Amino acid sequence: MSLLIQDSRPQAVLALGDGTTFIGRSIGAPGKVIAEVVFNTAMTGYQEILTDPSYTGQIVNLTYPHIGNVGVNSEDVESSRVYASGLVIEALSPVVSNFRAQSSLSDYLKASGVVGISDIDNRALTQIIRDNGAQSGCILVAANGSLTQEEIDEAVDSAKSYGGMVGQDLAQKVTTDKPYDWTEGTWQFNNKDGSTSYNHPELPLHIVAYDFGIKTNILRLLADQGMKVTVVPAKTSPEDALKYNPDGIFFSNGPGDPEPCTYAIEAARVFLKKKIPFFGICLGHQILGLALGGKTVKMKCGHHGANHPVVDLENKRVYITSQNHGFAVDADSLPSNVKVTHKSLFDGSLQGIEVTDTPAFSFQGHPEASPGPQDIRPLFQKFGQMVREYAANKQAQQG
Ligand SMILES: NC(=O)CC[C@H](N)C(=O)O
Repeated sequence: MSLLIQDSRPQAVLALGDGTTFIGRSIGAPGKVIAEVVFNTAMTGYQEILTDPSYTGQIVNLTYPHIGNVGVNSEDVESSRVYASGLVIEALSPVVSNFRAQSSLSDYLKASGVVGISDIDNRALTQIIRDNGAQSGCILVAANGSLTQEEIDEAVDSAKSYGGMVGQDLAQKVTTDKPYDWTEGTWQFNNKDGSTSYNHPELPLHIVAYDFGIKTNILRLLADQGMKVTVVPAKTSPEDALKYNPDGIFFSNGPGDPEPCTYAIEAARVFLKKKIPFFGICLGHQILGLALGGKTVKMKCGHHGANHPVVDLENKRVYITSQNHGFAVDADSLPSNVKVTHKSLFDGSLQGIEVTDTPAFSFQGHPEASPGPQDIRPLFQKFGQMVREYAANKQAQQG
């Protein structure tokens, strides 16, 4: 598809809690949104970013300066809808030109009811966030095409009224209503005919995945390991989860502060006691840290991007990883049965842990890499191996 976008877009303002305002043009739905403003340094993958449920309650400022050139399609999504509260970019591509494109980014935002702003100095915005930390913000689209002073003042007041991300349990807002099974693996693109083929692997294993805002590519990579995945709501009791007789437990990524998710922290403690294989990603990693007795902290400047170096402390290998988090587990707060396996080479923060007396581990970044480099995908194989061993032992004991 190739189309030229007409530029008759209404004005919009992005206001920050410190009173800074950026005037630009609307690229999405009309209206106004108030949320936390973060920046993401990924060069590609805006559709995966927008549909990542972990961005609930956040306005994403993409630092890559030119966005929208490949449009959007129905396959490059990480969930069923756009979850980011708003989008900030510098330049919207006037052309959508990609053989997979089905629509433009702008139409997609409008259809999703999500506001966005372009034509602002997003480097200046990024520097404010870098120097002062994640900001409270408001995007407001001019009701009649041009902004009035009242509208600009309203945006500033709204940004100032935002209460911050700390203490917000957003996982229970985005989780599934009821359990469902996932069986489909990853997909390949066939260059010859432009079609897509999905893996349908054999699924001899069965795990339960807690959905705190799970990304679809996580489910696909778990299925690739031979696991049927029963996805359950965030507040499922461990007793109910264990009724599925699972060979492993997975705790997903998700939005908000991990600390108020006490139901999940308590559930993780039960699974640790049962010594059932456990893998957590991002929010799931933070919940594991809390369940082990550790503490989580709000980072000044979170990690959001697809180019973050992380070192494996055992073999000293450096992986380029995909990241999306604003909280982190404090390494010093962890007990002696926890081994720190990975650290960020940007700021030294904790990236991975392993429990030494039960088969449990977790990673702060995104090994499912959607978008992002696939360096650290082997963590799924590691979980697959743990689950296979557990299932084999279980069978041997039963047989
Ligand atoms: N991607 C995630 O799971 C994010 C975890 C958590 N909401 C954070 O911001 O740190």
